[in-house]
Amino acid sequence: MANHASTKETKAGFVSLIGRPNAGKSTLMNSLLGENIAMVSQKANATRKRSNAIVMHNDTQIIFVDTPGLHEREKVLNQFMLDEALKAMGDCDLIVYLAPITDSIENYEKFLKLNNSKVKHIIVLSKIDQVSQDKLFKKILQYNQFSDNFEALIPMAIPKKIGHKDLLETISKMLPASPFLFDPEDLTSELVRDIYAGFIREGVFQNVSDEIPYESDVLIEKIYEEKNVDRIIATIIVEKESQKGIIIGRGGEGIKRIGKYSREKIEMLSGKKAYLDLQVVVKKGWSKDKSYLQEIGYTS
Ligand SMILES: Nc1nc2c(ncn2[C@@H]2O[C@H](COP(=O)(O)OP(=O)(O)OP(=O)(O)O)[C@@H](O)[C@H]2O)c(=O)[nH]1
Repeated sequence: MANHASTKETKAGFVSLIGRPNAGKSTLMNSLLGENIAMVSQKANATRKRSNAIVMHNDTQIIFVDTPGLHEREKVLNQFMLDEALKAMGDCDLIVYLAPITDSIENYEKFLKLNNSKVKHIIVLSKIDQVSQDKLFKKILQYNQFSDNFEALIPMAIPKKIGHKDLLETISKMLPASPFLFDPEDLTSELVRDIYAGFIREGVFQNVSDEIPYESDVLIEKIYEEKNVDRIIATIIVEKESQKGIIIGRGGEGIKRIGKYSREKIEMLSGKKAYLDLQVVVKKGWSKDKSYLQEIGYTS
């Protein structure tokens, strides 16, 4: 009397990616997101407001929580990232500890001390393409002294795609049997928002002077989908009134160019016509403003 809907064995779980600056976390995430059916969701976990990057590997839904590199901003956000990363360590099914091959083993020992959660971890040694095989073996031997602590050690050369399959297979093995935790359809709409915001951000980068884009961000307020046309309402947030002026440009020329650039990209992706309603809003100190960050979903 098998219920056919539940016979397919799926797995799902939360994985946090921990590593010192420059370890290769963003590179790894981008590369995993690039080649798998992957989705990024800002609001998927409404109570924690963490970013989730979801990577599907066969019948496993791997949810990377709090993924660095998804937020590229500095200032206050960095502190949040750190706090959240520490929280994430105790609050997931698996930890991936990422260290460049040249990193001292002492950093791993520090991580072991810091990680007093009972969550299991695997080690990824990145940048193995930068050392000789001899050095790689020596380093693996050093880590092996701690083999009681970790579940697996995976050497990777991330840009060369060495080790990716091994990593995904290992993570899949370690996650619990579970139905998918995020509905792929919801995620797709989140992904679409992220991609559209990315196009508009690109439009800003392409069309205005260098210093503005770093102090601006784009928020997709609403997407009204109709059969042949999408209506998208979006806001470009800047720090200063003068930047707003530059973005809008003389007689609205700037904002028109940004709009045209991003609309064409959106239309290419959606295969439909797009109407883009772009506002520019000044929020002084937005990148340092905790309550504003909260409003747009960056903090818990
Ligand atoms: N050769 C080589 N370079 C790598 C590898 N992984 C990452 N890199 C490079 O290392 C640098 C740092 O990588 P990131 O992904 O920015 O590191 P991160 O851990 O996200 O750093 P933070 O954002 O500072 O926390 C980049 O220049 C990457 O291209 C690797 O396996 N091999």
